[in-house]
Amino acid sequence: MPEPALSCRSLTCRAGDREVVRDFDLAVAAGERVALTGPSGSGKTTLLTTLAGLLRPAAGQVRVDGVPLADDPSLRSRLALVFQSYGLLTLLTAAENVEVALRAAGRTPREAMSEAAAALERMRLGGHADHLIEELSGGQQQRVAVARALALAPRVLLADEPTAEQDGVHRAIVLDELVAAARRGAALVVATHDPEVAERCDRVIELRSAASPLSPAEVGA
Ligand SMILES: Nc1ncnc2c1ncn2[C@@H]1O[C@H](COP(=O)(O)OP(=O)(O)OP(=O)(O)O)[C@@H](O)[C@H]1O
Repeated sequence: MPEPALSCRSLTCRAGDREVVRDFDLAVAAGERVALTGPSGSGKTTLLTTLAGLLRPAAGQVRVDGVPLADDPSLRSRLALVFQSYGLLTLLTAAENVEVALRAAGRTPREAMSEAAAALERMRLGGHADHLIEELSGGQQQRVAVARALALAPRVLLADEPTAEQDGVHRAIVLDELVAAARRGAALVVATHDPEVAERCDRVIELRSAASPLSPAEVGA
């Protein structure tokens, strides 16, 4: 059996001084799609940020292809996260935001330019590639964030409410592209309040409110 692309065992996550996720176990195979649901404040963002290696777990560990992330920080290059608040460089253009990520991942300037253009085109942002982020709508900015993550062709794709700002047409485009990334072999974990997103996943894991017991429930899809 191959190691799961992403896994964690007995993961406990703290936000500030509060424990918001406790003893969380997860194994996501390459190509698998997992939705994280649960009420606002139940810890989805905290969990995704921890799985991405950007927040240190209070206990337990995250593994990528079976290797603890804490033992080998270079494994982070196999992960990409679509941040809930996008995390874009607002004084750069849409294209430059994607190119910066691709250059950091080792692409040549020419590769970065062409891959960024293709990723933005897939997000229907071809006509906005040269616009500054601050000139784009919230929904367009969110699609730049999705394009940036997809352009990296990560082994593990984490997305935090990636359709929250999208209208019907663009929600379908974002969702289709996330599913396509999983078909190409990415392990996908997507936090969402959108039932349509959850329906397109293989499994749904519901986080409980932090006010009630903290362990997750698997509800199937
Ligand atoms: N930096 C922080 N310091 C203190 N508490 C925090 C911090 N970040 C988040 N929290 C708290 O941790 C809990 C979980 O927040 P989190 O953003 O992970 O939830 P969520 O499920 O993603 O919510 P939403 O669906 O609204 O995005 C909330 O009660 C929140 O107020």
